[in-house]
Amino acid sequence: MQQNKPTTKITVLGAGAWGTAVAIALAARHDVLLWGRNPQQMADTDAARDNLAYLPGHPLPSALRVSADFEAALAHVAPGAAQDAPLLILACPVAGLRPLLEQLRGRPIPNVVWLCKGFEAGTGLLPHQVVAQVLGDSVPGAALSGPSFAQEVARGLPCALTVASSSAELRERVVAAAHGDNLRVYSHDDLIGVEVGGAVKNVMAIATGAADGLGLGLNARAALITRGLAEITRLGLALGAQPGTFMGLSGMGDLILTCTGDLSRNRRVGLALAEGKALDTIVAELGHVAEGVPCAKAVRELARRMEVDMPITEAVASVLFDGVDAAQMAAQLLARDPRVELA
Ligand SMILES: NC(=O)c1ccc[n+]([C@@H]2O[C@H](COP(=O)([O-])OP(=O)(O)OC[C@H]3O[C@@H](n4cnc5c(N)ncnc54)[C@H](O)[C@@H]3O)[C@@H](O)[C@H]2O)c1
Ligand SMILES: O=P(O)(O)OC[C@H](O)CO
Repeated sequence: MQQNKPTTKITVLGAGAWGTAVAIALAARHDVLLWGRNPQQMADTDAARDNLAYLPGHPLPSALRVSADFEAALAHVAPGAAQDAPLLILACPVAGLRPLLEQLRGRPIPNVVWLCKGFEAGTGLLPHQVVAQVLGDSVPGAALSGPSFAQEVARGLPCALTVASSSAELRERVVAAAHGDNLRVYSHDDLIGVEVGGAVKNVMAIATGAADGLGLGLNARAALITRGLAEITRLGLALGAQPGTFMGLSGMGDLILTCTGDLSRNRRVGLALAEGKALDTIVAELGHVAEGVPCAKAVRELARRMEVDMPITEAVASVLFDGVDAAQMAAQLLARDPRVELA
């Protein structure tokens, strides 16, 4: 039986599918405010008590406050006494992280927890490195990641996540606040590994979606997932991650979910590429971010720079950006020389 836990003040910045789902889940136990940057969309969301633009069909609990007022959103989590320290959750895509952090720079803010999965385009930085660049190292932060489709979390279905931070105190705080009901939150000190797993699985989901769309079969799917995990691990180790992290929720767990679950936007990008659709059309039709698209480019650049062998990422990026078609991509991967499996 779960014990009554103290209520935490939480602001979620970013009212897309995932920010909305997390706000819905946490509002059952905490005092939560969901902020979105589009005033009309937030007014519509509040009026309907449903985020019709990003997560339709998932009613907002009556206690969940909805706002487009940035000052009110920050005032809700003004740093307070240590025992009831509030939390600021950043729920935008990786591309929006730096601009959002710039709005927070120099302001009194509580601990930040980010949900985005990817490498920043242009810089090749992981989210925690972007946070440190903009806010400095003095603000402890955490990444919350793991296999989690927004629609299922909003429905209250069971889900297990990992919170990663270099601060043990913050990890405990996030677990204390978020773990409960059907949400299980595990903690980890390997911020790099957790973020690399969450980022690169999106690229692998595009590859798997394309293979499935081409009708290459379940054997091919299993091969891509497994070799994808090898590739993710190679990059992670080169960046300083712990190897065991990739066997966990934010590694293998999220990779399996995203490569096989049709709710995945990244998998759907792959399926659409196999139909021969143009990337611009696919992205426009999706109406949501597919982080694997910018991430494929950022990871390709990073892997080349670091001399890490990432053939699946190379193949996905060549389809997305170099005009290679999906069937050619599969042929290229199959034509590679044999190698030792665990090298
Ligand atoms: N949807 C999921 O199931 C899910 C689950 C886990 C993690 N994630 C990750 O969470 C992140 C957000 O995904 P999502 O599903 O909410 O995307 P989404 O496309 O549904 O919504 C993105 C939201 O971010 C907002 N946004 C973009 N730039 C912003 C900025 N600079 N400032 C404020 N808001 C900004 C948009 O207005 C929109 O409301 C992604 O990195 C994604 O990989 C998503
Ligand atoms: O819909 P996707 O592909 O962005 O994946 C969502 C989550 O990252 C799954 O854990």
